[in-house]
Amino acid sequence: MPLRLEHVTYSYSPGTAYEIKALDDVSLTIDDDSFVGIIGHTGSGKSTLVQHLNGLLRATEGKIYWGDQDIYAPDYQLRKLRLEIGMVFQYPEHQLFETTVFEDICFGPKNQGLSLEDAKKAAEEALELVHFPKRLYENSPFDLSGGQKRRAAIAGVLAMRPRILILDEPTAGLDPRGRDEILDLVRELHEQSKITVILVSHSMEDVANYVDRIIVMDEGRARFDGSPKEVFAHYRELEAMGLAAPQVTYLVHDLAEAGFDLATDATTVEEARAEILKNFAGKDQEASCSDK
Ligand SMILES: Nc1ncnc2c1ncn2[C@@H]1O[C@H](COP(=O)(O)OP(=O)(O)OP(=O)(O)O)[C@@H](O)[C@H]1O
Repeated sequence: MPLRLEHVTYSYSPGTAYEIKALDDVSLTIDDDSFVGIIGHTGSGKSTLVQHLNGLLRATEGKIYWGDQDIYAPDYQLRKLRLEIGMVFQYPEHQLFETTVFEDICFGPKNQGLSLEDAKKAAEEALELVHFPKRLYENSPFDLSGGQKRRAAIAGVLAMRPRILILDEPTAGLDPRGRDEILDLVRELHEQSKITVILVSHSMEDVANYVDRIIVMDEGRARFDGSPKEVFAHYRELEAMGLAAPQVTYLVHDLAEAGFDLATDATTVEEARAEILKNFAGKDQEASCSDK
């Protein structure tokens, strides 16, 4: 079911000299089975926005609907919403605290009221989903690599079987390989478990190749909202906001200026390169045909 924000505004310390308007009239809908990237530079309102999506923060103004239910209605159970919309916070490994990984993953489902047996089953399923090595189940969460900790933390949220998975900067602090592994895992979770994913990042390059839709936050506003291609068409405005579009956008633009119009959906330089090569190979053949 869709999650809908209508004219959501949020201020920290409202009515004081320290008031900061972190969200300014944001309206958007997250549809079932979507894979959305929320991008913006530091302080643009990304974390504040996602904390509204599962009711952790309450809008100063505006409404949020989960399906047809107003989450701010007096009889609405926010606890239920928080279980259905799971959040993996920035540096989630800081929240691993039990003595073993397995105990840690069981914590959420037990807290949901599941029996010990069902909680263990949910934990096992979640750890399998994130391909967490079985031999490490009884390890202390503190004795894991950065990437393993991140997987364990994602499993901890998946064990509660959310309908939407929100990941706030899931690749922060990981090396390029660790980053790719986590993003590949998130894509696999989305494709195989049909779970809606909302990925928060400050890097266009990181998410361009993964998501179906990008929402660009700037000064608390949703400035652009569309497919990666639609959003990158605004690359000059993105630059003005301090956000670089993926390298491929510049490459395609430079080629167009040089007279090679490459109609492409490529989101990586490698994909564009393959299309360029294909294009040129085709041109060679045309040339050699007309020579004859
Ligand atoms: N707890 C808080 N108290 C007061 N102001 C806050 C608080 N958290 C965030 N802000 C302010 O709200 C604005 C939006 O911050 P937010 O953390 O949502 O941005 P962000 O895009 O997630 O940034 P980052 O990428 O650095 O995490 C910023 O001006 C920030 O300083």
